[in-house]
Amino acid sequence: MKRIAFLGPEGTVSHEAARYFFAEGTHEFVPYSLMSDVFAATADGTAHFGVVPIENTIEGSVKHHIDLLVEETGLPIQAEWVYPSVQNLIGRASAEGEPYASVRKVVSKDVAIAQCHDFLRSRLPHVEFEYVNSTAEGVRLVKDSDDPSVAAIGTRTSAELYGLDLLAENITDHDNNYTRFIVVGKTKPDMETAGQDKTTILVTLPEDYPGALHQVLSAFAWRRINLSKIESRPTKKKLGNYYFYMDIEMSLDTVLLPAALQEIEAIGCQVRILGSYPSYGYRKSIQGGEA
Ligand SMILES: O=C(O)C(=O)C[C@]1(C(=O)O)C=C[C@@H](O)C=C1
Repeated sequence: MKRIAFLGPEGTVSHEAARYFFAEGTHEFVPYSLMSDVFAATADGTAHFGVVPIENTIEGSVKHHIDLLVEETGLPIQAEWVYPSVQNLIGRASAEGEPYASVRKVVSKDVAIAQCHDFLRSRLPHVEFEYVNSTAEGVRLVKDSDDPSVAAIGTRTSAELYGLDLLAENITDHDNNYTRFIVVGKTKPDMETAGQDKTTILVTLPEDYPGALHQVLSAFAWRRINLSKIESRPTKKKLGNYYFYMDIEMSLDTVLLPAALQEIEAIGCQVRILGSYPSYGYRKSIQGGEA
């Protein structure tokens, strides 16, 4: 049995996504309360793989998780896939009127609340928010509170697990709300090959080199290497100092990419490779954890 660490408790989007990607029979899914614990457990060998939500259609990059990936453990990215984040309002349905007429407080993860901004503003304009570490933690709190005026935003799985009602279904602002997940670990997961390979790097520019970013981008451009993402994050060492997080649609095994990286290093950039891995996209055929 391979152990898969995910942001718990059971019923989070991460839990659903982990069960979608890794086959149930041969994997044990282990919940952790914090993303930093997911990384730590994978680094110290308690878990074989850690599941990390990294980017969302509505909210963009999960910046805190990028920072953990870069700063905490040095674990490489071993694969990525996409999973739909379907959020629902979960609580205790009131006996009459709208099922969520009595809701005064909504508990959830910041990302999930942001994904449902339009629904909350139009249907529950005066509610108070409480932020917790995951969607399912919010659902569990609602279950424990016995208070019908408190609701959570979370998955259908979590509503079923904690025995609560779906007060409103699929409440995200856009229907195509997907999350890109990566898996970190010391080894590669045992999977079929993917249609696309990716490499993720971190580039720190030299301080005294005007036009360095332009040079970096042109090293990729003239080789016709596609970058699917570029994002700057603060180095946290000095105000105004940033590194660039880049997703490249190419394996490190191809000749072109190492040559581009050498060219970038030659102008004084520091390049760190965060992983070169298969990208599975949205594997519709295995939805429901049949991997
Ligand atoms: O709280 C959860 O359910 C999670 O799995 C975490 C998380 C995230 O932080 O990005 C994952 C995907 C969802 O879009 C919302 C929340």
